[in-house]
Amino acid sequence: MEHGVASDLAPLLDVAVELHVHLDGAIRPETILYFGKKRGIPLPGNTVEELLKYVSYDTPLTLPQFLEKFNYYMPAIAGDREAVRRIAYEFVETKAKEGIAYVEVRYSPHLLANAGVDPIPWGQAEGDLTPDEVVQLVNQGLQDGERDFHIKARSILCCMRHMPSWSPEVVELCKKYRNDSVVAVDLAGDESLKVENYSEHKKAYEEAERCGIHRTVHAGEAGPAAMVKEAVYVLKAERVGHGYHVLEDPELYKELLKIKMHFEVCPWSSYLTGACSPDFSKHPVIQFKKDRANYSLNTDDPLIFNSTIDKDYGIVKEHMGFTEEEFKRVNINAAQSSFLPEKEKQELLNKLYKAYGMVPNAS
Ligand SMILES: O=c1[nH]cnc2c1ncn2[C@H]1C[C@H](O)[C@@H](CO)O1
Repeated sequence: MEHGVASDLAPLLDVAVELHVHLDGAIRPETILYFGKKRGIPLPGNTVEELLKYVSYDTPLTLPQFLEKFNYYMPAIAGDREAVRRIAYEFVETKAKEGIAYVEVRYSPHLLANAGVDPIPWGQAEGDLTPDEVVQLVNQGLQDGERDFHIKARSILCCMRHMPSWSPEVVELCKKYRNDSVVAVDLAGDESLKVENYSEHKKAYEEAERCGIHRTVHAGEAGPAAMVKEAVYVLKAERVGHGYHVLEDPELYKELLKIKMHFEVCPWSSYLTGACSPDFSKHPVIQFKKDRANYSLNTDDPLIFNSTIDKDYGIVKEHMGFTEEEFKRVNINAAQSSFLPEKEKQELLNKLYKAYGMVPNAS
């Protein structure tokens, strides 16, 4: 199937909101090559083209196969202070160029550290960069980016499905840095994994709720509707990452429509991770649109999917009949479901209403 990008989306994307994108899935290939060379860390290629041959792809894999891609390049970035700060800074620049006015970017502090983390990820030797300092460096990079590129960027800290022992610290970091760029906790990774100590994720999410830390959870991406149910009713997620398979449980879907649960939809990602049928005419977001559900459109891992936000907008426009009116509604819903404090959320909404030529509350 042809998956082209519409070329006439630029004005629509002048002021957009993105809520689901992984920092470690959005690194510039040039930056990976720079730090690989500087640190003497072997990579599968010496040029952008060579590296991307391994790291990015354009025909569907499974979710676990897709997650393997991080192994190729994370050793070049993890454990290096300059690299961690720079990827956050460059991320903001990239999003500003794409016309994003507000972005929530997520990552696992543990997967960028090389100290105070067990096991030390990516086969790194032990160093002295802890998850706590990773968060400080990302915050600094994001804030420098906000200042230089004039958009707003906040972060979400990820717990990882296969590492329940990291989750309590992730929530502690959310608490510590809640007034300093961090707005929420997430649970990412392979949903199909049976985690032995799932109760640690649950306890961590209970603590997040108790402390008023916002919560999103990857669920119903590759996994079944039951994962979405668990995310919402056990982990008390306020948004669902992906959530496509919720449609397999019509009762649950109806309930979630009623409470206006937000789904962070990533169209091109859903094709490449095998989360949804490769036939775009059967994509769950078509149903979401029909039902005027609360959802956003996002890139997820643009390095690996070799994409920008207009790839995702282009797909839904060309293959799913999205109109300008729906794009506006989607972005207003995204702003409304963002994890910004109320006053800043209103400011963002006003910016969108103005850019879209709309009267407030007319969505
Ligand atoms: O689409 C995804 N589903 C589940 N986990 C994901 C996805 N994209 C990235 N991740 C994982 C791999 C990253 O290292 C981690 C934190 O960003 O989150």
